[in-house]
Amino acid sequence: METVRVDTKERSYDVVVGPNALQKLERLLADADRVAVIADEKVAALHGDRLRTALGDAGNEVAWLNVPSGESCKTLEWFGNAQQFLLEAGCTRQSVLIAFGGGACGDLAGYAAAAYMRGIRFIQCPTTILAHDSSVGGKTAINLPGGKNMTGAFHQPIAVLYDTELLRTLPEVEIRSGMAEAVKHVLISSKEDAPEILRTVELGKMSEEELIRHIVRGIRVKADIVGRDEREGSVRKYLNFGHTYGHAVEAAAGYGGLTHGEAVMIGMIYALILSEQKAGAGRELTDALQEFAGRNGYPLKEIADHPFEKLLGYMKKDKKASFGDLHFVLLPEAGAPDVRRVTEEDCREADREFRIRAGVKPE
Ligand SMILES: NC(=O)c1ccc[n+]([C@@H]2O[C@H](COP(=O)([O-])OP(=O)(O)OC[C@H]3O[C@@H](n4cnc5c(N)ncnc54)[C@H](O)[C@@H]3O)[C@@H](O)[C@H]2O)c1
Ligand SMILES: O=C(O)C(=O)C[C@@H](O)[C@H](O)[C@H](O)COP(=O)(O)O
Ligand SMILES: [Zn+2]
Repeated sequence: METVRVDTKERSYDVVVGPNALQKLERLLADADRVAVIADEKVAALHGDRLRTALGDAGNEVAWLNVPSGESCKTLEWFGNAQQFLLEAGCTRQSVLIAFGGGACGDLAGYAAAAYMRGIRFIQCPTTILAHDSSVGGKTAINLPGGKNMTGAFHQPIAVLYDTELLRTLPEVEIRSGMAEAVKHVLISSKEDAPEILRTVELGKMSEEELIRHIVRGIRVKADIVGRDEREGSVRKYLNFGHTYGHAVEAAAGYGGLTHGEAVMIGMIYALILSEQKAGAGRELTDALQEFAGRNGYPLKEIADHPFEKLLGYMKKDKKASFGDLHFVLLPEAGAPDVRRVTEEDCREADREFRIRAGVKPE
């Protein structure tokens, strides 16, 4: 079992990673007057019994809400349902809410906890690889039709219990999705390791130990950055590498049409092309990432379905934009991210080049 400490102004907490991490749950609930669970319905069907066992005494009286699987729960409607659920369950400020699922369920439940009675405690029990990113750091949100994560709050969990045995039921597409964020954590933090991971990782052949190493490493990178900048005033923006174009593609594909990680992979390659054009980056890293993506089945050609003007509309709503200007996290070199202002023309040029390199007819 590995434990990573996250220290923020709002609170400090442990991220416990390993088989049976859920065993730590019961002790954390000792002073809760009510325990509520918001679970992804698919995860509840697969692993609900395991969570109920881990709840121990609290399990007898727990209030439980299943929400639609994946991205379709990150809506105003389900946010409203979650608030109503907490109220009807009799939750108070002494209660604890447990999020049980991937990043979508965790984002919804976290936001529900942030808003209910202006903030109650919550515990993240992530069940996907990608959630090594989403469960740590306190960003919570739902989507609006016009943009990803447009309504939300910073609200830190009191603990993250990452039971790695639950990952065994993940389908291949979710392994691919989650590993995109793990690759992001390496690209933004290490010049030495970036080429190595891109050259060697074969998603279909990863052992459980290797997977857990990537997860823990990503959590350490994230915990360090969030500890220095909880509210994204400075270095936390680096965690958004690949997300300006990535979120635009994700929204354009209809939430859930592409996984978050697939969209982020597209966004990272795009951001590297922009880094070549605007920040003096060499082409080697872009080529290595594109080769990694191709070898591991990331759907880069998906871009053909989404015209640049539509993507630009979404990108203008990116949370890093200010005074009408777009800001991108660029990588002049691996391990050295930098936030730069870019023009629409820069974005158009990079989009054109991305389509050419992805083997799609440029617009
Ligand atoms: N808050 C943050 O800092 C942050 C960071 C990264 C991503 N996110 C958000 O996270 C979301 C993506 O999260 P995700 O990739 O975990 O996807 P997800 O929560 O949508 O889950 C993906 C699919 O996997 C299924 N699933 C979950 N756990 C499973 C398991 N153990 N076995 C089998 N199936 C399982 C779900 O039912 C769903 O169908 C996006 O909404 C993204 O915006 C948030
Ligand atoms: O933790 C962060 O900060 C991130 O940006 C992590 C991202 O991987 C994540 O997708 C996040 O939800 C994006 O946030 P947003 O502010 O761009 O909506
Ligand atoms: Zn992300």
